[in-house]
Amino acid sequence: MSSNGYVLGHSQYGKAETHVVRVYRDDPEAPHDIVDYNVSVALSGDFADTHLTGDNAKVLTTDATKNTVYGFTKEHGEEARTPEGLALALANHFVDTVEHVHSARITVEAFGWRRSHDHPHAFVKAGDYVRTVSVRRSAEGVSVVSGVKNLTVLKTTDSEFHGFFQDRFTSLKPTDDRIMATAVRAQWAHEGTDVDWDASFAAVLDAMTGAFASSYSYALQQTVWEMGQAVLDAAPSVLDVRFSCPNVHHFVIDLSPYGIENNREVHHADDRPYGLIEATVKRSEDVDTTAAYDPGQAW
Ligand SMILES: O=c1[nH]c(=O)c2[nH]c(=O)[nH]c2[nH]1
Repeated sequence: MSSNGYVLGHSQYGKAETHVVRVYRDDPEAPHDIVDYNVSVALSGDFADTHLTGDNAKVLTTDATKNTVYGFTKEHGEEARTPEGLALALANHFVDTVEHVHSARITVEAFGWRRSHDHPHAFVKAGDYVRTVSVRRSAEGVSVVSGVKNLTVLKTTDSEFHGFFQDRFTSLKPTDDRIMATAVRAQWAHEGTDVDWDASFAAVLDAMTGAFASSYSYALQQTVWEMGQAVLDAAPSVLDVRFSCPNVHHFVIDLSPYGIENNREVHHADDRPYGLIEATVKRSEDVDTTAAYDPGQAW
């Protein structure tokens, strides 16, 4: 495994971002359904040879992993109605049927489509968030992490920010009334797989957005904590929830040079830089879901 004393560390490979759309049209009388997934496969295992010598004898091609995604989306149609179901089927397949694969990570972005005008086969893309899933299967078992990204929420009041630490670079003015907005990226790890994935996702989303709306905020950090607690209250299978929330700053524009009063009505929505508030809320101190979350290769 080593040459010149160098050592091959963790490696993984597979086809990233296979974009698959499945139509459910089995019953000619019934309205069609669709799912729309961007599926990434990452396999780890006995693959040192291909890195060290170029011997590909054990390499299941990334092309085959892509074809498996398409094939499974058809053959495992009922499981594929949820992104968790498809990801579990794929992860189990790669580990159970390819002996060189010791662990598989399947990540899915699920794009929503809403039925258009109650039409049986016309849809409008739902752009308000992307649902995400990361499933890891290894010899130790299987873990499922559900998530959401780009869930953009905003409230026009009930948000203050003051009393913060001062140093010589602190120039921010305290405020007792501001817009608070964020594009929530959250991931939550489940205990087990006996979960109604759609119902659980809906409960988590409702809890998060409800807590954002109803909690009075003295910092986005506090609101994240409120949202996390609401998620754990609403979804019994969730062990912990990890947030990464950009603080989308809204600055009140000074209109006085034009002789116009601005009573915190007109703002500049700044896209960058942004504060980034990240926190994990755990069901208890001894919850450790480290292996469930995708560390990626870039960290
Ligand atoms: O909710 C906030 N938290 C901060 O840590 C922070 N820092 C900042 O400049 N504005 C804000 N707002």
